[in-house]
Amino acid sequence: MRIALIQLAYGEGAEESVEERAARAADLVRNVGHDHDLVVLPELWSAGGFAIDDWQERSQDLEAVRAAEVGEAAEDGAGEPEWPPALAPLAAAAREAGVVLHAGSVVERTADPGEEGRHLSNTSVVLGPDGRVCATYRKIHRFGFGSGEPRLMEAGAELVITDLPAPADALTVGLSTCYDLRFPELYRAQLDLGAEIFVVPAAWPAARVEAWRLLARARAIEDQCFVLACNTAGTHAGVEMGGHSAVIDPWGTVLAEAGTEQEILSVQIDPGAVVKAREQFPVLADRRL
Ligand SMILES: O=C(O)CCC(=O)C(=O)O
Repeated sequence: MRIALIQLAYGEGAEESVEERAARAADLVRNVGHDHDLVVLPELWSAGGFAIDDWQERSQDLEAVRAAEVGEAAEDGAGEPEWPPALAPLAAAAREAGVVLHAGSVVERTADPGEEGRHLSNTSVVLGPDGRVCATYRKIHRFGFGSGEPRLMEAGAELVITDLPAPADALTVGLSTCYDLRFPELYRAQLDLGAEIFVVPAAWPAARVEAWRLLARARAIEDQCFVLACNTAGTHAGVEMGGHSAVIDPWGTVLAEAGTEQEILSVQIDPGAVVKAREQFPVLADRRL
């Protein structure tokens, strides 16, 4: 299974509209997609991970594409859903390249408020090679200690473990986002539901990049899963991003790691490595619950 992580760099919102940035990301997906099975983008690349003041304006309405995900649009005979601007070029690029695309996360805007009265969420979106949404995940652990995400966004409430479509169907995927990485119980819960590979888009700052690198390896080792950790590059809203995206195998071996600038990692992984690692070193069988 061949995987590409796109460690996208960006600056301030005013420098690049959502449409311009989405077109730039889609070009990268198109360039690498044709000879990969799964391509991954980082967290909140269209809105800016720390650009809190831009979130509302750069938020995306996913209602139509979510309806298509569960087949309602097809049943209605409505045809192609109306894509939000951050995702429209990416859906086209996934389709052209015939690749499964984890499109990172967007600031999702909902018409109805959630339980805490907010209309925004940090939502990851996965697109199939037909360009349709095949999975979504709302970030469960919000980062900001009372400001930022906890102030403006609803917390996700659902674990998402999913079998992606071909050509990325070799491993069961667990979805999570950035700050989630600090909460090992989330990954244990995903493991217990069958996860074999964790995909973690992020906008993790340079100031704590060693924690990012260490925790990504820790999650791989303790759950004997692959980890695809796709961070952001650049400086936005005054916060320098840490880069160091990585592909890590179930032994904790780093198969590839990016530097701090925009970069694309391209890695061939052996899906059989998960079962082999769990058989050769059956540590999970020794858990005491
Ligand atoms: O946990 C951290 O240090 C960074 C988390 C973060 O930036 C995020 O979740 O957006």
